[in-house]
Amino acid sequence: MDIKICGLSTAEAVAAALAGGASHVGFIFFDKSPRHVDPGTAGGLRRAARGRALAVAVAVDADDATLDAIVAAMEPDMLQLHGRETPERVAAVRARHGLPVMKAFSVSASADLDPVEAYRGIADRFLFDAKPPKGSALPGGNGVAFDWRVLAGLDPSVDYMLSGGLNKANIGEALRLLSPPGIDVSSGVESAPGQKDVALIEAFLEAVSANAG
Ligand SMILES: O=C(O)c1ccccc1N[C@@H]1O[C@H](COP(=O)(O)O)[C@@H](O)[C@H]1O
Repeated sequence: MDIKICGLSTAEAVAAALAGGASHVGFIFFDKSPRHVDPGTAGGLRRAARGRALAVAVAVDADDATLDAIVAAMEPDMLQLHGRETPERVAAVRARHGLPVMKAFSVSASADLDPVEAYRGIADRFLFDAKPPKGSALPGGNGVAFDWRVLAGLDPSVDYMLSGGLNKANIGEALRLLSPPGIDVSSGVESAPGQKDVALIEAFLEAVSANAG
């Protein structure tokens, strides 16, 4: 199972994620996020991950110029599109950058999975996150979970990461219920919004190991 620690902005947090066995490290490019990093900073941080974990650039409805700057400075292994990108936009981004794309969806009911079909064969992977709470400025990274049972009937050939409000206390239940191909955490390993906590990263990764099948 893949494990992504997202919203990293310090070398210490990247090191803790890598030491604990994370397969993916994520960097947020969204001005309104407390986890926002500039492409140059992410480029420096992601160096430690080369050959150890995949570096993921997370963007929200970004235009070509913005993605060009991120890709040039950070050299990500994967792009995560966390906005309202259409299948056509996902295909265009994938072709322009020659990188795999993970498309995020906000989920609260099984009907929210209906649009996934239109992206199959276009997006390389899916990320299922909770819907943002009313008034939130962030499309993700809100630390809220959704009812995971919504994913229980998903076609097993859909490759995805489970995200939204995961933490060391609830990850065992999530893994038992779904056995997801991947998991993604951000707020659950922070002491305050945007402040990654090395001890919480370690505790989360230990909880994953203890509960992985
Ligand atoms: O984390 C953010 O600030 C963010 C901003 C814009 C788009 C996506 C964002 N985060 C993504 O949401 C998941 C879930 O976060 P959480 O664990 O519920 O806090 C996170 O891992 C990112 O992929």
